[in-house]
Amino acid sequence: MRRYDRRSDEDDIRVRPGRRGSRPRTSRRPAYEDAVEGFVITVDRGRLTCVVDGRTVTAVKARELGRKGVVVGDRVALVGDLSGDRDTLARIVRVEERRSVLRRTADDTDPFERVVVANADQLAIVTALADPPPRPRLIDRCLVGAYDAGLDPLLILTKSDLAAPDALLETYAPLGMRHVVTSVEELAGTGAARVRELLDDRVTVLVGHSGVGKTTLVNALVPPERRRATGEVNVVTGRGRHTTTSALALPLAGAAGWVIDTPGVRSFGLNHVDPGRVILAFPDLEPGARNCPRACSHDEPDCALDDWVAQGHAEPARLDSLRRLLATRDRKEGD
Ligand SMILES: Nc1nc2c(ncn2[C@@H]2O[C@H](COP(=O)(O)OP(=O)(O)OP(=O)(O)O)[C@@H](O)[C@H]2O)c(=O)[nH]1
Ligand SMILES: [Zn+2]
Repeated sequence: MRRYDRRSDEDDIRVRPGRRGSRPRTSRRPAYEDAVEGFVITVDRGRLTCVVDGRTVTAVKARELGRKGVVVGDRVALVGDLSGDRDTLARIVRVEERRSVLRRTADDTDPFERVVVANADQLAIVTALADPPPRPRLIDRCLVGAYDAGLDPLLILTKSDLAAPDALLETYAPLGMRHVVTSVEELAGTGAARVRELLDDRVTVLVGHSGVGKTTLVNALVPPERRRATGEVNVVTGRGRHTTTSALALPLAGAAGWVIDTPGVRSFGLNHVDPGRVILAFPDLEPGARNCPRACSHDEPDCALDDWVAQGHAEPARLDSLRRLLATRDRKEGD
């Protein structure tokens, strides 16, 4: 049985176990004993912005890292000019082992997985209660992505001045995830503290469709100098300002922790997701799957979960939710 651990780096998955361990690790690599720890907050065309001792340092990957990707959220070791002064460049010589990896495929037919963010603890799905209306299928896809990556999901419902959250909360109640309901007005008052409490001391990735109020939310959470204008439109493309695909990590004001905005991630291709891993987020159902046929999709006549629920081991609504989530893999985003 697989353990519900956070998957480590993609390289580890491709390399057969044992090979890596038997390689003398330090034979060719310099030790870089003077390397300093940093945290990658954004990546732009090969330039990585890192926070090092509170300073913002621009860095490039050292050649010996080869093709290994470095992504937002990575903890890295840097050498070289760490002053953070203009026109200086540091070098990233090591990427520390990742606690978690959030990945996606661009769409369900895309064979390439991309690592979006490393070391996140939580995935916050930001959804407006109206304008634009909630898209439960998209929420489901994000949830599957979170469960697959071993991240705790959090539902942030915005624009509560426009519609009530009850129906949506009822749909997601069987999943028992944390949620918060807020609006721009509440965020200016006590709402920000309520949200921050759920983010404190953690690295939280925010995903949400355009217009849901993500910028408004982020601005209420980060220090004033990190705020951005809402509803900005990119004058060059006319397609809104979100034309880059890199995520951006921002510190929380008045709390420990980071929020990572993912402008390029509006959907989750789920090609890479394994139902056997998603069910690990359902500890009440998971033991029942031991009697399933091999590689059970958990949505087929011989699936043992129906009996498991009939025997009273888990609530039927939990199985319904699991099946709905797994089915989103086969549907197009947004339908
Ligand atoms: N009624 C209402 N409108 C809101 C609320 N929060 C944000 N808005 C409005 O919704 C629009 C989108 O808000 P943004 O914060 O820019 O949303 P976003 O998700 O960052 O959108 P993109 O910039 O397109 O990605 C703006 O016109 C905001 O003024 C809210 O709580 N209530
Ligand atoms: Zn099954």
